[in-house]
Amino acid sequence: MDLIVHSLYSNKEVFLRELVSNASDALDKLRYLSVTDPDLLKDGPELDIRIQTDKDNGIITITDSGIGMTRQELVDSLGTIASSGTAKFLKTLKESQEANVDSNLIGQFGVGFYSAFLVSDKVAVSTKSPKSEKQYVWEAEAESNSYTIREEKDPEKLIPRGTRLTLYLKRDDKGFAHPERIQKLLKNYSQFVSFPIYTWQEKGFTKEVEVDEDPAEVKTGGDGEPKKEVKKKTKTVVEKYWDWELTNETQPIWLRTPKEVSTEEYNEFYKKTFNEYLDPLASSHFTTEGEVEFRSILYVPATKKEDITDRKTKNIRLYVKRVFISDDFDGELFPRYLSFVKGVVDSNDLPLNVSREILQESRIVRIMRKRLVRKAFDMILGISCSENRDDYEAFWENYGKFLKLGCMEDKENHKRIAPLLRFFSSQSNEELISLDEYVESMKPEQKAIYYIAGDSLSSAKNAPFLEKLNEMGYEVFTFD
Ligand SMILES: Nc1ncnc2c1ncn2[C@@H]1O[C@H](COP(=O)(O)OP(=O)(O)OP(=O)(O)O)[C@@H](O)[C@H]1O
Repeated sequence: MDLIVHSLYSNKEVFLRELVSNASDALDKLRYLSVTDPDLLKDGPELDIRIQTDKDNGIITITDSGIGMTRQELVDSLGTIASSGTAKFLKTLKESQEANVDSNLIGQFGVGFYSAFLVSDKVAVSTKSPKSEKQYVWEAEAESNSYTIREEKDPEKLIPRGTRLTLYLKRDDKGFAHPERIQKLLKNYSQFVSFPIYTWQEKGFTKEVEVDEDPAEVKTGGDGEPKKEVKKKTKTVVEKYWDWELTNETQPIWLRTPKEVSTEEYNEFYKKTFNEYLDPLASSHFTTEGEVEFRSILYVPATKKEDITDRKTKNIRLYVKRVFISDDFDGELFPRYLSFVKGVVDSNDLPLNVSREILQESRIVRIMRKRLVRKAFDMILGISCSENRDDYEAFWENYGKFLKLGCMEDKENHKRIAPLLRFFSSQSNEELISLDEYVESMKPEQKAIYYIAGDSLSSAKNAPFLEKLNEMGYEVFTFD
C-alpha cells in the first residue's frame, strides 16, 4: 500500500479511472452472461454507473448495476493483492523502475481497486451478486492491514444487483467530493466507457414568480381617461434541485464515422483501452460490409514487444453487436507474427455466445482474419511511407523480427510482406533499406548473380528477395 501511495502520489486522481473501469468490467461481464441467461437481469434491466458525492462530509459513492460479487468472490478478489490489478501494477512498477522509466508515466498503468486508498481513509464495498440471496460489505482502512466482511442488513442500503463503493476521503483529498470536480475527471478519464455514467449534480431552472402587487397606471384607449389598474409584477428566480446527469458519451468510437474522429481521440482511446502511455505509431479505422460485416480500429504500438512466442497477449478486444465478448481470441483473429497489433473488432455476424471452437471453425472468422491482416499490412505500409524515416526505423527495430517470422509462416502474403522488409546493407552505409532500394543500388552484374553464403540462402527471409529478382526478369539460381 505504501508503495502504491508513494509512487502515485502526484497522480492520485487515477483512482476514479480505475474504479470506473472495474465497474465497467462488471457490467460487461453481466451483459455477456445475460445473453445466455436473461434471468440475471431480472433484478433490474438498467446497466449503468452512478456516482454521488457528498462534499460536506467528503464521501464519494460509485454504484454499478453489474455482476457484483458473492462472499467468496469478495474474499478472492479484494482479499488478496496478489490476484488483483494492483499486483500487476506493482510488477510493472518494479520493471519500469529497473528500466528507469519516468515516474510520471506510472500513473498511466492499470492500478486496480487498491488505488481507492490513494484518496481514502476507509473504503466500503457493498455488493450483491445475482448468484447470491445476500448482500455483503467488505470494509478496510488505509492504515490497517486487515479487512472485515459482513452481511448488509440495513434495508435502506440494499441494492438490487451490483456493487456500491463508498470512499471516505482523507482530509486533504475531500476536494474530490465536489460534483464539478468528479464530472471534470470523468470527462477526461472515462469518455470511452460504453455504459452510461451518471453523476449527481445540482441543477437550476429559471421561473417567473409573482412579487408584491403594485398598482400601475395603464392608459386605456378611447375616452382618454386614465384608469387605475392593478398589474401583477413578476421576477425571474432560479430554482435549485439535484438530479442525475449523463456525463459520458456512450457511442463506441468505432461506430462513429472515421472522418468525424480526430487523431487525438483515436490515440486517447488506445491509451485508455490498452493501458498504454505512448501514442501508437499508426492506427486504422475501417468498416467492412457485404459478405461479412464488422468494424474495427487497429493500432501499431510504439512500445516494444519482446516475446515473439507469447500468444496470450489480450491485444484484440472482440465485441459482437457492441457486447464485449473477450480479449482472449487474438490467436484466432490474427496470425502469431502480427500479435503485436492491438485493437477492437466488433462483428454483427457472430453469435453472442461465441467460443474459441466456433471461431476456429467459422468461415466468417476466416474472412475477417484475412481482412484484418490486410488492414494491418496497409497500416504498416503507411508508416513506411511516412516522410520521417525514423518512424519506420523505430517500427522495424520493435517489430522487424515479427515480419521476418511472417515470411516464414505466411507464404500467401509474401508479396505484401516483402515491401515491408528492411535490411542492413554495406552498400548503403549500413543504413536500413528496403528490397527495392537494395536492388536499385546493385550493379547490373551483381543483379545477375546473387550469391548468399551459408545457410542464409535457404533462410526464408531471402525468399522474397529472390522472388523480387525473378519478377524483374533475372533468372535466379541458388547454391547450397
Ligand atoms: N465493481 C466491481 N464489481 C464486481 N467485481 C469487482 C468490481 N471491482 C473489482 N471487482 C473484482 O475485484 C477484482 C480485482 O480488481 P482490480 O481492479 O484490483 O483488478 P482487475 O480489475 O482484475 O485488474 P485491472 O485493474 O488491471 O483490470 C476484479 O478482477 C473483479 O473480480
